[in-house]
Amino acid sequence: MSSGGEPPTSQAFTPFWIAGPGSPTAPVVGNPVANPVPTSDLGTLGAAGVANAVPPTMSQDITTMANAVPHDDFNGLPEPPPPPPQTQDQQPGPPDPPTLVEAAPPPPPAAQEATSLEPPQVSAPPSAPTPAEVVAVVEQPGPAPAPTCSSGAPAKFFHTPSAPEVKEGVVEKKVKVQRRRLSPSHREMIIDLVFNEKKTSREVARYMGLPQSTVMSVVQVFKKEHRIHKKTATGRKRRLTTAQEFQLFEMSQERDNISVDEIRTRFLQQFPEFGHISKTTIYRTLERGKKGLIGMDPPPERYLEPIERFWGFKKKMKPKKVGAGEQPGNHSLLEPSVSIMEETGPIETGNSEKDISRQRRSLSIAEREMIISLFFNENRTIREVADFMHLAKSTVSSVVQVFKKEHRIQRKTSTGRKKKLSDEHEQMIMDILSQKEDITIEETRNRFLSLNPEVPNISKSTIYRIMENCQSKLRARSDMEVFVGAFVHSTEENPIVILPGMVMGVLNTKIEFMESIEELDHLKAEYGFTDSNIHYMTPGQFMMPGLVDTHIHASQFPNNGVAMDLPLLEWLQTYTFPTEANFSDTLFAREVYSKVVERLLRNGTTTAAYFGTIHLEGSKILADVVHDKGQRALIGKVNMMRNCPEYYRELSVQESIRDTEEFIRYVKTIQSPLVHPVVTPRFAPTCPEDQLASLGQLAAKYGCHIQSHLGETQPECNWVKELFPWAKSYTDVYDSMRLLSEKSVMAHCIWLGDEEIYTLRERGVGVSHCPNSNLSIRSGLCDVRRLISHGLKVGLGTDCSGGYSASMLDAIRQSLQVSNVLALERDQDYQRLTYKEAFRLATLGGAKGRTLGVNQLVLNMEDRIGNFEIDKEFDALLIDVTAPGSAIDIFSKDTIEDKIQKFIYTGDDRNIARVYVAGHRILDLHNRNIH
Ligand SMILES: O=c1[nH]c(=O)c2nc[nH]c2[nH]1
Repeated sequence: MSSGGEPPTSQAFTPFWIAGPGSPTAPVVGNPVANPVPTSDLGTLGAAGVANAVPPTMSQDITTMANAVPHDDFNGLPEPPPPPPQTQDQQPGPPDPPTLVEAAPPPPPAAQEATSLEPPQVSAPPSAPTPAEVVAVVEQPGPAPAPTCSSGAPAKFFHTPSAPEVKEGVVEKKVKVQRRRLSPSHREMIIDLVFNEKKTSREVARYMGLPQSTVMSVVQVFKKEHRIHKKTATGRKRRLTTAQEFQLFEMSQERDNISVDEIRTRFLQQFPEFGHISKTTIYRTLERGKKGLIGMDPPPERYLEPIERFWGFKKKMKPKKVGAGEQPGNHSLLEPSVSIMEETGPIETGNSEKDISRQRRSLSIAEREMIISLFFNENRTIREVADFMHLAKSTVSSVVQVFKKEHRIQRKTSTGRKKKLSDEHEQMIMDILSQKEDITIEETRNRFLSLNPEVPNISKSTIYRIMENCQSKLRARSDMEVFVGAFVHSTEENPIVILPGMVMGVLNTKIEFMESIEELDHLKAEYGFTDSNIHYMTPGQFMMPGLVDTHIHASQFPNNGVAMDLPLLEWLQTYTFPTEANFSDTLFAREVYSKVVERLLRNGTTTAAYFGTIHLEGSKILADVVHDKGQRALIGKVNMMRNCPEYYRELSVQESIRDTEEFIRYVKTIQSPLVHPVVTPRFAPTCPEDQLASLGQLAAKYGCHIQSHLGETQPECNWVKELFPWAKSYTDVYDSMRLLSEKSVMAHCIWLGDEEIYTLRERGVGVSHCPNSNLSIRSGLCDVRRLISHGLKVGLGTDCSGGYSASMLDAIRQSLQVSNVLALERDQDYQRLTYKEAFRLATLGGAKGRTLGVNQLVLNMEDRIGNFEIDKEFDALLIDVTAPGSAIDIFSKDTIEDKIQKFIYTGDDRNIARVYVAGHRILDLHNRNIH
């Protein structure tokens, strides 16, 4: 890449609209700018391309462009009509939306091969819409990749592709019956095989001759119960008893305007022994109360972590020894009602067995869990529990007995058995467990036994029990990171909220609490952290959410800062496609992708939506690099097969879909909660209908995000009209191909009509505003105010290398400058963007639309990231405006808001002291290391 000197001017090569047909020259790996590709293939832009592609000269300045932006506004106008339904019977209309297994007729030559130097053929006459060839997206035989659940845990634990999730209803009932009829040894065996031997439920089912649904049901019940007695399930040190939680909730219900402080005071009066309770705990409890969750422990993700780790090391199935007389698949069956009554302790006279059993069965799960929790965890008597819950003692007793029975199955040491281990031994096991992150139970046992030859044996259940007991302490004390100082973030209501003098706790990946500094002692007492866990920010430091780049071409990074002299369509053919073609070289791909990801992280981009190239292997490398470096990202393998050079295009729809599906599966096998595939048709001009439709299907099949370009330049929009004459608009092309959903991100969206904006809003599509690129290659001035006020989700993108900076701070600034220019052109009422709004666009994203109800992040991740709400993932930047050698000058009179504003306008990576993604510190300025 030419790094110095002027970028070549348009005289340095023959622009495609002058060039005649000729044979394309394969690109040389190296400098595409220095070796602009001969433009024979560029002729494929065709008549429309040529007619419309005359590059705007510099005289087509910002003013004219600004004027060209449609002024129409919904404000004051009636609501635009809803977009007509996506019908196939519309004339003219798009090709039939394909079905997953449909083998459609082959595409017309025009759609299939629009690659010659002839002007592009329109895909179908309006009267006869062309049935697109659709590549059937057929279920692949063989093992499907393990899908992950939101916590990152393998979802196969809950459901496997071959065995649909057990649904409530008839099937569920049957499964329950079957589960109840299993003998304890059966259940124990299932639990052992699944949790200790790491078998899949399918393997266990086959081995034991049981339906898979039964096995899954037993496992789920085990997990549920697991949750019951693990008060420490979220790794949080939870000190409230269920009864206390109820008390808190009831207090909050007494009056409408009761304050949290008052609740706290009254609570502490009632439970003086409690000592401290933080506001976060009270809020959290009230939330649980509102959701009816009191009595149910929180999800067991964190508790289950050590168990789930086992999934990573699948061993070969080895038949388990069965006891004498026991045959796998031929176990004695137990009648549940009989066993329950046999085991039931003192039962009130007057209650028939049937009544008790009926009463027990009619209890909700929450009630049963509450009984268990009160009895086992809080050591209440049966009578106390019965009184407290207004139930018959016999009912409580029955529930306890059933629990004990099942309990015994899984944890032999738990109920009143003589404790075999000394406290020193327990401590030793805790130490072993805490020494290694991914230690297995088996390994722990072996280490323990080798250190203590005098102990004959120790069961895995005992180790589980010790592990669960010590887990919260271990986590709270060693893992919690606490920050004290100023925080700034955005909310739906306020583009910037500044919170000085706060304390924030981060546990594992998430924000655990955020409270005023006065609460520090309470919080220390509650969570058990010490000063060594605390980072005290200096007056020059503050914490902000990580930046979200909603549109960046990782593969164009070598061109960053060069080749800005041509408008989009010519720029693509002359500089961009040749550069991207180089990514067939995997070494080159790794070199570039490592650099770009590091550059982004240093600049505070914690989440990015990347375009790779058409190359499968190269795109996999991008996913690997992002994963290794710990960034949160969407990764797209680019799809394009026409109107691009022969040396850089996919050869057929089949190939395109096959490779993309393989790519999606690959990214999913990484099993990272941070890295996800995104289906990436480059843009309509390079993708025929059949390809677009198949990609829409693929995205639906895998629930993927989708990203593309839309309405970036006027010549491009005119060209799309010619290529898709049946479509009502550019947006309609994507909409007809099922490419618009709340998981879609469309970059640019400068030249859109009101109807198109309306469609995007209806579909919940996010817009990536890329101001640097829009100015640098002179595509137009995007009126973000118009998009936001019409309810679109908008975020910012660097769009490297159409934009010359990979920094989101630059994107913020350029968005403000574009808005200023628009304001100069518009009437006085025009509301330009404020720096606060631009900050929000770069972190949380903006959407004013009440249709969406909430402020939604463009990448559809608003429930996880974007600001510092409790329980969101901790993606954050520690900013230091006084960092040595930085470009910011701070004066004694500067307020915290001044410091924030100065950082936004004049800061850079030197001020980004630390970068956190999902709670992990992945960059630390002190050693300039990406971790
Ligand atoms: O800014 C852009 N960069 C690209 O690579 C691209 N491809 C299609 N449209 C595009 N716009």
